[in-house]
Amino acid sequence: MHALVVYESTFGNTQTIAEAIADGLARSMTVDLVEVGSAGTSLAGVDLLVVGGPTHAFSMSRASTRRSAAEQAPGGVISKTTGLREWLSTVDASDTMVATFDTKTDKPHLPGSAAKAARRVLRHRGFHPVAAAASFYVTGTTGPLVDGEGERARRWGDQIGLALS
Ligand SMILES: Cc1cc2nc3c(=O)[nH]c(=O)nc-3n(C[C@H](O)[C@H](O)[C@H](O)COP(=O)(O)O)c2cc1C
Repeated sequence: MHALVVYESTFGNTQTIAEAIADGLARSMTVDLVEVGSAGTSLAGVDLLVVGGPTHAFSMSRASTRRSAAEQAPGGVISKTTGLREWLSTVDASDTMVATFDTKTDKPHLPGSAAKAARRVLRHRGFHPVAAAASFYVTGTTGPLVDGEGERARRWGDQIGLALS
Protein backbone atom coordinates (compact mmCIF):
# COMPACT_ATOMS: atom_id res chain seq x y z
CA MET A 1 0.00 0.00 0.00
CA HIS A 2 1.27 3.50 -0.83
CA ALA A 3 0.43 6.82 0.85
CA LEU A 4 0.99 10.36 -0.37
CA VAL A 5 1.15 13.08 2.30
CA VAL A 6 0.65 16.60 0.90
CA TYR A 7 1.04 19.56 3.23
CA GLU A 8 0.91 23.34 3.24
CA SER A 9 2.79 25.29 5.90
CA THR A 10 3.72 28.89 6.56
CA PHE A 11 5.98 28.83 9.62
CA GLY A 12 6.88 25.12 9.69
CA ASN A 13 4.45 23.76 12.27
CA THR A 14 2.23 21.87 9.81
CA GLN A 15 5.36 20.62 8.06
CA THR A 16 6.56 19.12 11.35
CA ILE A 17 3.17 17.47 11.89
CA ALA A 18 3.16 16.15 8.31
CA GLU A 19 6.62 14.62 8.82
CA ALA A 20 5.43 12.93 12.02
CA ILE A 21 2.30 11.56 10.30
CA ALA A 22 4.45 10.24 7.44
CA ASP A 23 6.71 8.54 10.01
CA GLY A 24 3.69 6.86 11.58
CA LEU A 25 2.27 5.72 8.25
CA ALA A 26 5.66 4.38 7.19
CA ARG A 27 5.38 1.63 9.79
CA SER A 28 2.83 -0.12 7.60
CA MET A 29 3.13 1.33 4.05
CA THR A 30 5.42 3.21 1.69
CA VAL A 31 5.04 6.99 1.95
CA ASP A 32 5.88 10.05 -0.11
CA LEU A 33 5.84 13.42 1.66
CA VAL A 34 5.40 16.47 -0.59
CA GLU A 35 4.96 20.21 0.00
CA VAL A 36 1.80 21.32 -1.78
CA GLY A 37 3.65 23.57 -4.24
CA SER A 38 5.56 20.53 -5.53
CA ALA A 39 2.60 18.12 -5.63
CA GLY A 40 1.37 16.91 -9.02
CA THR A 41 -2.28 16.51 -9.92
CA SER A 42 -2.22 12.77 -10.70
CA LEU A 43 -2.80 10.23 -7.96
CA ALA A 44 -1.71 7.23 -10.02
CA GLY A 45 -0.35 4.57 -7.67
CA VAL A 46 -1.63 6.32 -4.54
CA ASP A 47 -3.86 4.21 -2.27
CA LEU A 48 -4.15 6.73 0.56
CA LEU A 49 -3.97 10.52 0.25
CA VAL A 50 -3.30 12.45 3.45
CA VAL A 51 -3.57 16.25 3.22
CA GLY A 52 -3.05 18.98 5.78
CA GLY A 53 -2.52 22.68 6.20
CA PRO A 54 -2.80 25.53 8.68
CA THR A 55 -6.26 26.76 9.66
CA HIS A 56 -6.59 30.35 8.41
CA ALA A 57 -9.72 32.40 9.12
CA PHE A 58 -11.66 29.29 10.25
CA SER A 59 -10.87 27.27 7.10
CA MET A 60 -8.18 26.49 4.52
CA SER A 61 -5.87 29.37 3.64
CA ARG A 62 -6.62 31.79 0.80
CA ALA A 63 -4.19 34.03 -1.07
CA SER A 64 -5.19 36.94 1.21
CA THR A 65 -4.58 35.02 4.47
CA ARG A 66 -1.28 33.70 3.13
CA ARG A 67 -0.19 37.28 2.39
CA SER A 68 -1.10 38.26 5.94
CA ALA A 69 0.79 35.22 7.29
CA ALA A 70 3.86 36.03 5.21
CA GLU A 71 4.04 39.46 6.85
CA GLN A 72 4.59 37.63 10.14
CA ALA A 73 7.39 35.49 8.69
CA PRO A 74 10.29 37.82 7.96
CA GLY A 75 12.53 34.83 7.29
CA GLY A 76 10.20 33.57 4.55
CA VAL A 77 7.46 30.95 4.39
CA ILE A 78 7.55 27.22 3.64
CA SER A 79 4.67 27.16 1.10
CA LYS A 80 5.57 29.94 -1.31
CA THR A 81 3.54 29.26 -4.41
CA THR A 82 0.11 27.82 -3.61
CA GLY A 83 -2.18 26.48 -0.89
CA LEU A 84 -4.14 23.35 -0.17
CA ARG A 85 -7.45 24.90 -1.28
CA GLU A 86 -6.07 25.63 -4.76
CA TRP A 87 -4.36 22.24 -5.06
CA LEU A 88 -7.53 20.37 -4.08
CA SER A 89 -9.39 22.06 -6.91
CA THR A 90 -6.86 20.75 -9.44
CA VAL A 91 -6.06 17.23 -8.21
CA ASP A 92 -7.70 14.49 -10.27
CA ALA A 93 -11.10 13.46 -8.87
CA SER A 94 -10.84 9.96 -7.47
CA ASP A 95 -12.29 7.41 -5.06
CA THR A 96 -8.89 7.13 -3.36
CA MET A 97 -8.94 6.81 0.43
CA VAL A 98 -8.20 10.09 2.18
CA ALA A 99 -7.48 11.55 5.62
CA THR A 100 -7.13 15.25 6.45
CA PHE A 101 -5.39 17.19 9.21
CA ASP A 102 -4.65 20.77 10.16
CA THR A 103 -2.89 22.90 12.69
CA LYS A 104 -4.70 25.58 14.64
CA THR A 105 -4.24 27.64 17.77
CA ASP A 106 -5.06 25.95 21.08
CA LYS A 107 -7.92 28.32 21.89
CA PRO A 108 -10.69 25.97 23.06
CA HIS A 109 -13.65 27.82 21.58
CA LEU A 110 -12.24 29.05 18.27
CA PRO A 111 -14.38 27.38 15.57
CA GLY A 112 -13.32 26.28 12.10
CA SER A 113 -10.81 23.77 10.78
CA ALA A 114 -8.86 23.51 7.54
CA ALA A 115 -8.98 19.72 7.94
CA LYS A 116 -12.78 19.63 8.08
CA ALA A 117 -13.04 21.98 5.10
CA ALA A 118 -10.58 19.86 3.07
CA ARG A 119 -12.47 16.69 3.99
CA ARG A 120 -15.74 18.20 2.73
CA VAL A 121 -14.15 19.21 -0.59
CA LEU A 122 -12.55 15.80 -1.08
CA ARG A 123 -15.79 13.95 -0.27
CA HIS A 124 -17.59 15.99 -2.90
CA ARG A 125 -14.91 15.01 -5.40
CA GLY A 126 -15.49 11.30 -4.72
CA PHE A 127 -12.68 10.56 -2.27
CA HIS A 128 -13.32 8.10 0.54
CA PRO A 129 -12.48 9.44 4.04
CA VAL A 130 -11.00 6.78 6.34
CA ALA A 131 -10.62 8.89 9.48
CA ALA A 132 -12.17 11.89 11.17
CA ALA A 133 -10.47 15.22 10.41
CA ALA A 134 -7.67 15.76 12.93
CA SER A 135 -6.41 19.04 14.42
CA PHE A 136 -3.00 19.53 15.99
CA TYR A 137 -2.36 22.59 18.11
CA VAL A 138 0.11 25.47 18.14
CA THR A 139 0.58 27.86 21.06
CA GLY A 140 0.37 30.96 18.83
CA THR A 141 0.21 32.01 15.18
CA THR A 142 3.86 31.27 14.44
CA GLY A 143 4.10 28.29 16.82
CA PRO A 144 5.62 26.42 18.43
CA LEU A 145 3.50 23.27 18.56
CA VAL A 146 1.92 22.42 21.88
CA ASP A 147 4.08 19.83 23.69
CA GLY A 148 3.35 16.29 22.59
CA GLU A 149 1.60 17.16 19.32
CA GLY A 150 4.38 15.69 17.17
CA GLU A 151 4.07 12.38 18.97
CA ARG A 152 0.25 12.50 18.75
CA ALA A 153 0.55 13.07 15.00
CA ARG A 154 2.90 10.12 14.63
CA ARG A 155 0.38 7.92 16.46
CA TRP A 156 -2.46 9.24 14.27
CA GLY A 157 -0.54 8.21 11.15
CA ASP A 158 0.43 4.90 12.70
CA GLN A 159 -3.20 4.08 13.60
CA ILE A 160 -4.51 4.94 10.14
CA GLY A 161 -1.82 2.80 8.55
CA LEU A 162 -2.51 -0.16 10.83
CA ALA A 163 -6.26 0.08 10.26
CA LEU A 164 -5.75 -0.17 6.49
CA SER A 165 -3.10 -2.89 6.39
C1 LIG B 1 -3.98 34.89 8.60
C2 LIG B 1 -4.10 33.84 9.67
C3 LIG B 1 -5.36 33.42 10.08
C4 LIG B 1 -5.46 32.45 11.10
N1 LIG B 1 -6.72 32.02 11.47
C5 LIG B 1 -6.82 31.05 12.42
C6 LIG B 1 -8.10 30.54 12.79
O1 LIG B 1 -9.15 30.93 12.27
N2 LIG B 1 -8.16 29.59 13.76
C7 LIG B 1 -7.03 29.10 14.36
O2 LIG B 1 -7.16 28.25 15.24
N3 LIG B 1 -5.80 29.54 14.02
C8 LIG B 1 -5.67 30.50 13.07
N4 LIG B 1 -4.43 30.94 12.69
C9 LIG B 1 -3.24 30.31 13.28
C10 LIG B 1 -2.71 29.25 12.33
O3 LIG B 1 -3.52 28.12 12.39
C11 LIG B 1 -1.25 28.95 12.66
O4 LIG B 1 -0.52 30.05 12.20
C12 LIG B 1 -0.80 27.66 11.98
O5 LIG B 1 -1.37 26.55 12.61
C13 LIG B 1 0.70 27.53 11.99
O6 LIG B 1 1.05 26.47 11.14
P1 LIG B 1 2.19 26.67 10.04
O7 LIG B 1 3.44 27.00 10.79
O8 LIG B 1 2.28 25.35 9.38
O9 LIG B 1 1.74 27.73 9.11
C14 LIG B 1 -4.30 31.91 11.70
C15 LIG B 1 -3.04 32.34 11.25
C16 LIG B 1 -2.94 33.29 10.26
C17 LIG B 1 -1.57 33.71 9.81
